[in-house]
Amino acid sequence: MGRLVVVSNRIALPDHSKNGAGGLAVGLLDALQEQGGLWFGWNGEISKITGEEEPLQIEQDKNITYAACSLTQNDYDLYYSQFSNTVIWPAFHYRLDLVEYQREAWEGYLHVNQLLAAKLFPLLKQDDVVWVHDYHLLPFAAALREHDSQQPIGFFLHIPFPAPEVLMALPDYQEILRLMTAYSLLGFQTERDAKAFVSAIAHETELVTVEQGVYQAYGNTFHVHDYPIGIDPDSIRKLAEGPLPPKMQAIRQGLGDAKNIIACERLDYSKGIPERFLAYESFLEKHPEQRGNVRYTQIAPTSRGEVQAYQAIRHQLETEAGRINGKYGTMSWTPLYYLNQHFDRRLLMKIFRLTDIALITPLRDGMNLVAKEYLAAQDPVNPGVLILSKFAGAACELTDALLVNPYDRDEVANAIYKATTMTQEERVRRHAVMMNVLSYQTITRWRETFLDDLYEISK
Ligand SMILES: O=P(O)(O)OC[C@H]1O[C@H](O[C@H]2O[C@H](CO)[C@@H](O)[C@H](O)[C@H]2O)[C@H](O)[C@@H](O)[C@@H]1O
Ligand SMILES: O=c1ccn([C@@H]2O[C@H](COP(=O)(O)OP(=O)(O)O)[C@@H](O)[C@H]2O)c(=O)[nH]1
Repeated sequence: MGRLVVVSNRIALPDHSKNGAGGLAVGLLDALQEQGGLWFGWNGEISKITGEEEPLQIEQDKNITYAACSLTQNDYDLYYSQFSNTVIWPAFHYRLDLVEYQREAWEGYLHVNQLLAAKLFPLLKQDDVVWVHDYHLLPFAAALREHDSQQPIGFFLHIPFPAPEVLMALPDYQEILRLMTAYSLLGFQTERDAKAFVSAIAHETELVTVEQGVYQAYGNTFHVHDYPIGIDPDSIRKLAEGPLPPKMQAIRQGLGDAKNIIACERLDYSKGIPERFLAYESFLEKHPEQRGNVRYTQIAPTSRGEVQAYQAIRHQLETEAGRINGKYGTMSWTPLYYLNQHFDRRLLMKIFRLTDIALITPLRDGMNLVAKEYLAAQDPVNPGVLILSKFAGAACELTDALLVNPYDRDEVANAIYKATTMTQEERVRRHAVMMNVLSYQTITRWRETFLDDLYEISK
């Protein structure tokens, strides 16, 4: 079996200093730690030297070799902030109202993909298998093939793939689809995403179905399948069970007898945080007897802070949190704790274990690893309740969560009430069913099933 080469925009460098809070880096680190290999991507830094001239930063940590490069300010703006995060991200999360399209950004996006491919190509060995990740790198295989790369190249999309009508709003969608078919295998989080991709191509060009999951279009043959990303439940359980740091002892006392609701995600409009604040308000309105008995903590570290839509949502949350606390708070009770801070993942798992309800209601989400982590962090004898948006990829597997429509304030408020009053027996039953799913569909299984398929195809 050849060496695994993973390519992603965000990589988790060993010193952790530039590592973001996202699930992609968390999931890939877990996957690579087991198998080892080369991880190539952006080091999170902006440099003044143009990409072509800058030497790669090479680091070794146990069985992973890191090859990272920085981006110039201009490349970062066009490729990451603008095209990736102001065109593809909003569109693929069904927020066409937030798309700000500029042709210059599309060209910058293609240019950085070509630049990264040119940097990776000399590092590749003949029997390597290349696995590329996420929406920043949709044209990467096509760019690598221009160097005559013969290695099998797989791709995994961590975010949703939109319905064709939504995709078609992007001026370059036909070219995007064509470039994507240069991959040998395309993996998606859910069957719904995989189907949306295939139907978008069928809508544009002649699509030949060679057999189930194998297609031909634009002169390319490619395989399409869903591979829901998972977690490592055992390692999360160990983190969650571990001793509490002294600071946490105080937090635990501070939690008191109230039912603690937790929500945690990057500060992103796709996560549905303002809608959730309003649903919580609705719950407090409908159930005045619960005031003083619940406490909602929202952890939301800043993400992509240079993008205007992210700045806007940050202001919106500050205003809303202040308004709700001003309206319902008392001298002895604060209904909502809003923490615009990044938490270390090891600490987060302990917090998850101490809380009674996880309120995870994204408007759209590729998967949502926090939902899975929350379950794995629970005490199986006395677990908390997961309230989960039906529009998160995780909802396809976690059908025993309290599934809600995040746009429906009343439904979310009712789910909060149901969660606060759920019997221990029901909590244990739901948790056990979902843990069965998570123990099977682990991060290892995700990696193995994808790579087995890719190796098989390359034969
Ligand atoms: O790299 P950033 O711009 O700081 O953003 C963080 C990551 O966010 C997205 O994560 C997605 O991947 C998760 C794991 O598969 C999935 O659970 C989640 O639903 C997705 O939103 C993004 O896709 C990554 O590329 C970013 O690194
Ligand atoms: O303050 C934070 C917030 C989130 N996370 C981690 O970031 C990941 C978020 O992944 P998810 O799939 O839920 O969403 P994404 O951010 O990738 O869209 C999870 O592993 C979280 O534990 C973290 O370490 N610290």
